Amino acid sequence: MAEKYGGVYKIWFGVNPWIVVSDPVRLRKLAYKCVGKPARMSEYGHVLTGVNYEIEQANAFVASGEVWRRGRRVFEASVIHPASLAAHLPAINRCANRFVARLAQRAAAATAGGSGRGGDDESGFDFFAEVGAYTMAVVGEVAYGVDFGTIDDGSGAGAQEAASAAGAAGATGSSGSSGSSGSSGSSVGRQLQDAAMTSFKCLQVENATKYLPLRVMFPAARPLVRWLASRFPDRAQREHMAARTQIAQVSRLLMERWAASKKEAAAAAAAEAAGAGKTVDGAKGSGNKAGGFKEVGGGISSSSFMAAMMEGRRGASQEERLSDTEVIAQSFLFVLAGFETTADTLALTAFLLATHPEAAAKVVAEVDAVGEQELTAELLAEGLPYTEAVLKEAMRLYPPVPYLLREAREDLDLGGGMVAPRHAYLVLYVHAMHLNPDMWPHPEAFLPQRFLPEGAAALGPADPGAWAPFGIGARMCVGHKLAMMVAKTLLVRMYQRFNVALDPKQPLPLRMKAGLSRVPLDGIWLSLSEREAKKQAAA
Ligand code: HEM
Repeated sequence: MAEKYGGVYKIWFGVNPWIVVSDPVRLRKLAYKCVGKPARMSEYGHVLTGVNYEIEQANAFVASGEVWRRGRRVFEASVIHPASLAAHLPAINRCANRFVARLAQRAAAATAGGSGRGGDDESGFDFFAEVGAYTMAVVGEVAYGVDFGTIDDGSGAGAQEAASAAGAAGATGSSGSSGSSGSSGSSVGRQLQDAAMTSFKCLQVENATKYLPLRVMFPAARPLVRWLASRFPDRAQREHMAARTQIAQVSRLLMERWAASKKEAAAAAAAEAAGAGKTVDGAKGSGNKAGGFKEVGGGISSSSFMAAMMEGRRGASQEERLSDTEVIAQSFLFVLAGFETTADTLALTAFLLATHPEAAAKVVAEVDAVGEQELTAELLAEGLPYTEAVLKEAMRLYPPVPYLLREAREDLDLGGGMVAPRHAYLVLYVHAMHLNPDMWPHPEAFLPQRFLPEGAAALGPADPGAWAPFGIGARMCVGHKLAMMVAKTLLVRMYQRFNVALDPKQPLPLRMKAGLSRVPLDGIWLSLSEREAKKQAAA
């Protein structure tokens, strides 16, 4: 497109003109200048009404002004600050270990010659469909502090979150798409996971309500279309609204439980303090649970994003205090923003490694050097330079979010006599920048060494800002550090344990599909075998 139409061009989406900018210099200038997202951006993906619409408008991805600032701040506190990031590591490691155990079942089934689940040829499987179970489990647990039960590793661990929460609204139907493995039964996490998957499904254009195109094509008729959708919902609309209502109800339930448990904990602490006063010297505090920490919230782990938001509301000033709507909105945004993007990155990284054995061998050598030691935040951030370079190169070639959206809040000079008028919608085409030959030598080639000191001079970008899979400027992805941590944790444990090969079932060349993120249309087909088994056979 950029080659054909130049660095700036206009496309029409219904009656709305969108200005596409793929020229790297202009793109970055605009991304730093514009903080606002198109006012009705979320309406390009769905038609929510009532409370669900209000919740959607409050999420930090689409909100502007104070609501965005408040939302952004709580995300930053939970997933940018090093101490909070490190607090999420136990959950990430737990999910990675369970997922690797599940992969081991795949490998065993393949070795046994297809006697595993499903009955047919088990040697290859769609890793993209499968790895969603891992990323959904991680974002679910980190965001809500409950087990989403997506990873069935045969140990039953996914079923922990007991049916005590069955009082929450009735379950919605599972979409059966990636992220769901049909593991545990009724649970808070399971309900959230089912509803999230249904919501994801309904956000795909092919599954969306028939009111969506009407809304996009005729913006002036939006109130009418919303009214029609609420009065005469079609199947997709009903399904999506039910899923979002489920998410809101379960979130409220968790928030209420958190508040009730806090009260209980405070009462217990007061009683204990009164009792302790009567005891002899130094016995005070002996009943203090786990070094001052008492699990509260009826299942929300205290390190979770939701618990952090609830805690932050106590004592916050009126302007800073998140409303219930905002807590619900940001928690679900966490899942929405982190699940598919990270799964996509992992799947395409595995594809590139399977098709570039020399790079795969370097990753294997690096992760083997890590051994069984605990994956600390420090090790993940600093100790895996080659694996990090591979991830960065994968995201350059296949950015899960290929473009950034902004709204011109004033007339913007685009240079060359072009002006984007106030309120114009801008599409900042990052993927084109990633493949621009003026920015990247051999832009189509997979060359992780671009991102290493030894390769940077010859293969690195002409400008370091030319790599932007996580966006640019004030609205840059707030989950980028977490996403890298989640991806690296799995790559370490997976490549330590398995030989990973591309399965012959993989259709080539790779075809990509635009959805919430840009994903492989036919999946990523891999086959796995245990490295240890191979070593033993050779011995
Ligand atoms: C590989 C994984 C991921 C990719 C490629 C990705 C990419 C992006 C991109 C391109 C944006 C828009 C940036 C812009 O407009 O300049 C964004 C925004 C955002 N992402 Fe991510 N993301 C990933 C994972 C995550 C995770 C795990 C979270 C969880 C916290 C997250 C939370 C967010 C939020 C809250 C925003 C909105 C930020 C704002 O508007 O202020 N993302 N992400």
